[in-house]
Amino acid sequence: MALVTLEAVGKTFRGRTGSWEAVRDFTLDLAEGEFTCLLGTSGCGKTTVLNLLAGFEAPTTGRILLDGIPVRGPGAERGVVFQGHDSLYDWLSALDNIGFGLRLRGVPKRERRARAGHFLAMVGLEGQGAKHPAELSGGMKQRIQIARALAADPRILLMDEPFGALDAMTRATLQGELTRIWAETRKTVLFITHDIEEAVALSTRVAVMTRGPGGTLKAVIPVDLPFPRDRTSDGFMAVFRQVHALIHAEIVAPPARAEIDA
Ligand SMILES: Nc1ncnc2c1ncn2[C@@H]1O[C@H](COP(=O)(O)OP(=O)(O)OP(=O)(O)O)[C@@H](O)[C@H]1O
Repeated sequence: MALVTLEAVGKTFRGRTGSWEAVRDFTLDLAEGEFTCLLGTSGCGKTTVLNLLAGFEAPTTGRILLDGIPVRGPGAERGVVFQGHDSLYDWLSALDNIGFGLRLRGVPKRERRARAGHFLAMVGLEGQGAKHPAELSGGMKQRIQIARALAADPRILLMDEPFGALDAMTRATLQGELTRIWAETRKTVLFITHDIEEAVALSTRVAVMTRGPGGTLKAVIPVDLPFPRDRTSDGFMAVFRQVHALIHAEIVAPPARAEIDA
C-alpha cells in the first residue's frame, strides 16, 4: 500500500469575488522512501496540493489517505519546509529553533538538545547552534528549517520551493546536501519546484501538472539515474528534455474555455 494516496482530489476556493478552481481531479500515490518532485507552471496548483496533503486545507472533492487513513488536518508525521525563512523564530537560537517542535511535544531538554545537535550537524552547521536567525545567511536559515522538520522525525517531508529564494551557487550546494540527507534518512519527500533541472537532479520521479486553472496531474516521469547526478550526462539530458517538452506544451497551449470565459 502506498504511504500517501491522493484520490481524485479537487480544490475550489470560494471568496467574496467568486470561486476559483485551483486543482481538479488530481490522483497520485507516494510510496515510502520515494522522492517526488511536483512541477508545473506558476499558478497550476502545486502549493494547493501540498497544503491539502499537509492538512492546512480540506479538499472540495476526492480524498487524501495517509497509511489508508483520511487526512483531516496537520499532523507530526508530515513535516513542512517553506520557501524563505519567515517561519524561524528570531528570538531563539538555531539549536532551539530546531528543537522547538520537540519542546512542544514535551521531549526533555537534554534529549531535545541532543537531537537538535544531531540534525544541526546533518545539515552541515555543527558548532553554529548558538547563532540566532539574524546572524545566519539565507542558505543557513534554509538548512535550519530542514533540520527542524527532520528533528520531528516525520514520515513525509513536504517541501514548497525551499531553495527558491537562494542564489544559484547556494541552491546547488543545498540540493547536493538534500540528496545526501535523503540517502541517509530515506524519508518520503514531496518537493515543489518550477525548476526542471532541480526536479531532475533531486527526485526519483517527476510529477508534472497541467497549467491552471484547475491544474491536474499530466504525467509522472521516473528518474532512474544514479546519485550523485551528473547534470551533463546523456541520461540526465534525456529526462530533462522529456520533462521540458511536457512543461513547454503547457506554456504554449491555447487558452482553455474557462480561461476565455474568466
Ligand atoms: N486561499 C486561496 N484563495 C483563493 N485562491 C487561491 C488560494 N490559494 C491559491 N489560490 C489560487 O489557486 C491557484 C493555484 O495556486 P497555487 O499557489 O497552488 O499555485 P502554484 O502552482 O503553487 O503557483 P506558484 O508556482 O506561482 O507558486 C492560483 O490561481 C491561486 O490564485
